[in-house]
Amino acid sequence: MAENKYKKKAQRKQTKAKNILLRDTGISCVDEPTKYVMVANAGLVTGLQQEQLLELTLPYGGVDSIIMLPGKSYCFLIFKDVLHASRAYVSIHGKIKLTPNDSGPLYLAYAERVPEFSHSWNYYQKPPGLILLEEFVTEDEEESLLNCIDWKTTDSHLGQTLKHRRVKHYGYEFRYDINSVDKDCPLSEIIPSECNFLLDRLKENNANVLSSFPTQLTVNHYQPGQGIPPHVDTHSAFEDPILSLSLGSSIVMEFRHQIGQMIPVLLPRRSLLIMSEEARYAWSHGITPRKTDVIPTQSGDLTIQQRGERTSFTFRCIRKGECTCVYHDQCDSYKKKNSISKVHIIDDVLAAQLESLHVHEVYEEIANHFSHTRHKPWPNVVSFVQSLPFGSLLVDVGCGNGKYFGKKTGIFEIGCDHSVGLADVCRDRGFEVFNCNCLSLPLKSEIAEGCLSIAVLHHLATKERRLRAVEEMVRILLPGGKALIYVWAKEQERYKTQSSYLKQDRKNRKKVCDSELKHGQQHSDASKSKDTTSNKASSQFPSLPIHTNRTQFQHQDLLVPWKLKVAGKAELDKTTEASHLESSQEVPTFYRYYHVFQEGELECLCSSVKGAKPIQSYYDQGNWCIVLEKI
Ligand SMILES: O=C(O)CCC(=O)C(=O)O
Ligand SMILES: [Fe+2]
Repeated sequence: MAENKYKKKAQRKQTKAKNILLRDTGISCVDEPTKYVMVANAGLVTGLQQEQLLELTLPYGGVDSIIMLPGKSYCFLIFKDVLHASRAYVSIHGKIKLTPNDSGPLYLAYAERVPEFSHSWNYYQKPPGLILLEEFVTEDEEESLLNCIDWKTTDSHLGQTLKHRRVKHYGYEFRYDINSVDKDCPLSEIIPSECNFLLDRLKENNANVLSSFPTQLTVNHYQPGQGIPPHVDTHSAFEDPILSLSLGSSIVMEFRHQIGQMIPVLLPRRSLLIMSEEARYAWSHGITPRKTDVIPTQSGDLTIQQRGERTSFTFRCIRKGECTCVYHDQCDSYKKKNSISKVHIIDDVLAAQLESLHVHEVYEEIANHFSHTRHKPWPNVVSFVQSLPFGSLLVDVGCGNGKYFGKKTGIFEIGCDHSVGLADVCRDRGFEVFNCNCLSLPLKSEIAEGCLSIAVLHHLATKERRLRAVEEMVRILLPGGKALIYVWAKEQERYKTQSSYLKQDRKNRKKVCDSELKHGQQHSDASKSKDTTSNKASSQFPSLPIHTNRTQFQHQDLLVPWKLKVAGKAELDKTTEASHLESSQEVPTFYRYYHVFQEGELECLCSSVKGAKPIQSYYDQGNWCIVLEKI
């Protein structure tokens, strides 16, 4: 009986994951074994480290590669053949936990293929423009370079023991608080003379990539377990190329392209990495903080290598003037030049893309965490529900985790939401829900006495689409039926009182300030949330401003960060694309699109809806609200 229950649960979880995979990538899962195995509940978003998975699967043999996708809760194992794949599947699926104290066992499924852009663990492939010169320095030179760094002296701005590593700058300081260098303020310490061999050595290696000696050197010292967040070195600060010498120990550096490709590159001890052109401008590079790396063996299998202490010397030439590269998505010079004249004219197709990427996908990723933060129903919404006559049908359009269900007995309630994850939460709580887009409700006309639209319209990217969503609700209402609509207000301060959204900020800021003072850090809270992100999503809509949470809105159309908290994870995998700012690396951040409404805008929108009249409008909980009655 109990075993049956577990089997059913495994099947349910597997089906859910298969649907998500199909929706995300167009890849179907199949019943017949294949050599591609999806691991449903283990991915970068759940804090998975690939070594954990490799360690678990090594006993079954034949693992060719592991594919981790940024921002996903699943990953793939590619086996040498179907036999090895099925051996691992049969032993692991629904039975084995990743680590003994993990909440549940792993759920696996055979996939027809893996996503095309993922060539993980192909050490022979490199981003275009990346050159690796092995044995670039001798062991004696390595020793003399390591000894020439005096960690005690520094005349730079910040304490140099960053959270993830120790850093020292020569020539100019790279300031992590502004993500740039102060070109007018050279440091007194110039690049040590021990580095003078660099230009000649490059020539000897037929790599004449520098026309003059670098003007800036950053020395990074990493203990095993430390890393550097994925980043593109600021275009306006440094010329092309950027050189990095690995000393003391080898390491795997991960290169990411905005469309999702990740290429791990093994940097052997005493090698020189040259990042030029596309690799310098368009690919981010980073080192995941962990104590081991997964590397290929001579025979082509994968193995785990312990990390040692590594010191890198990154040589760069300070740029004079602005960057003129063609990699605009990552170029701060280009963005600066174009931001003033950017007007948001957005058509329906673009709006749909924006909503898909910055609303639908995000809610899917954050569904569980989001649901945990949404318990308290707003009293005025509950009153509306309770005012419905006995026997009414209530449709909650965008019902989220269903927090307005069950507030009144004797009415029928159905809900819909775009998010599969949130609808699942509702179903687990016993509510009747289905998935759909609020622009086209799969319901007959004139069936409902009541309709809710709480925090939905502000996720639609044009006025026409917001109007269409209201018209859909009006369509399903019976004559005399009422719809209650809440949208986020641009004005978070009314009648001299602040919304709880802003009030919370004061508490948070106080906490942040206190803890920062304690740790002697200089990053401000606002700087943590600044628009320095190079994540896949925001770069597709580079002109949308990123809102700083719990501050007044500066714009009407914006991206609002959601910092994902993964329950029970002490150490999250830091490979999620993020900014170069050390302090913003704690958790994966997702960006939700919002159109925040100005006073009067909701009334104006609803006044153009045929067949309904506004009967009440008010401000509540930082939202503009309206009650419409179907005529
Ligand atoms: O440690 C390395 O090799 C890279 C350092 C780096 O990317 C940086 O300081 O910007
Ligand atoms: Fe860098």
